[in-house]
Amino acid sequence: MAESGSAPPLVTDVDGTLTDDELRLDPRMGTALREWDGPVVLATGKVLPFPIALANYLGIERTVIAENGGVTFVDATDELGVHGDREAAQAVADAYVDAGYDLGWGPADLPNRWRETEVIAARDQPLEPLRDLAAEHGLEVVDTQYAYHVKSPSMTKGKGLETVADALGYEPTEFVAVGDSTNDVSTFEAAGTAIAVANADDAALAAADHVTDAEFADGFLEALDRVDAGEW
Ligand SMILES: O=C(O)COP(=O)(O)O
Ligand SMILES: [Mg+2]
Repeated sequence: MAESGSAPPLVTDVDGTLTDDELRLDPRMGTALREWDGPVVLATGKVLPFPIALANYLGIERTVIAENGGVTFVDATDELGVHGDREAAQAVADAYVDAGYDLGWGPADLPNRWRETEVIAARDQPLEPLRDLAAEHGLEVVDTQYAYHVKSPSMTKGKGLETVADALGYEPTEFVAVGDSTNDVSTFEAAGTAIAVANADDAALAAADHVTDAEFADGFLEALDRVDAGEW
């Protein structure tokens, strides 16, 4: 790893980047992220409790972008940002259910239980009616490869990076970003160096400066090594 203080700040996606294809966290991630000699930001579509818990258990600072930029938290400054509300997305979800569809998560609906600025539907549910209803409410549906996110286009991980970078005393362009999907494109655009893991979707591949040879967590570790070596 890099010499003391010599690594650039890192912003990384979680699902599909630090995990395998079944969303199991790669056991090497704790060591890799703890040893990264610069700030680490977890940026995910998941609700805030997920990256906060992940950072706790990995033993890294809890500096996170959740809900695709809807919610941010910076450990060093204790700054919590909630950059929108759930009202419009909930109206879309209610209309979707009224039309006879289902969000697809079962009665407990855990994926939405703590969600503050979006609502998500399972990817085995019909997409077109969800997109139509979202458009009627001025919202978009983002397919992360893991869920359909009904959200305001104004909340993105890239916007979240601006908030978090500012609190940490960095420019977004000083960051190296790693990710795998459409919801990482805004981070890739905001960061100075954008790296897609090999399993990334077409949008992420097109927006990346570099693409790893390896997929999933192997690709993430490859990205760290190549940045550390000064190759990227
Ligand atoms: O929550 C999702 O749908 C995807 O999560 P991710 O942004 O960590 O890949
Ligand atoms: Mg992802």
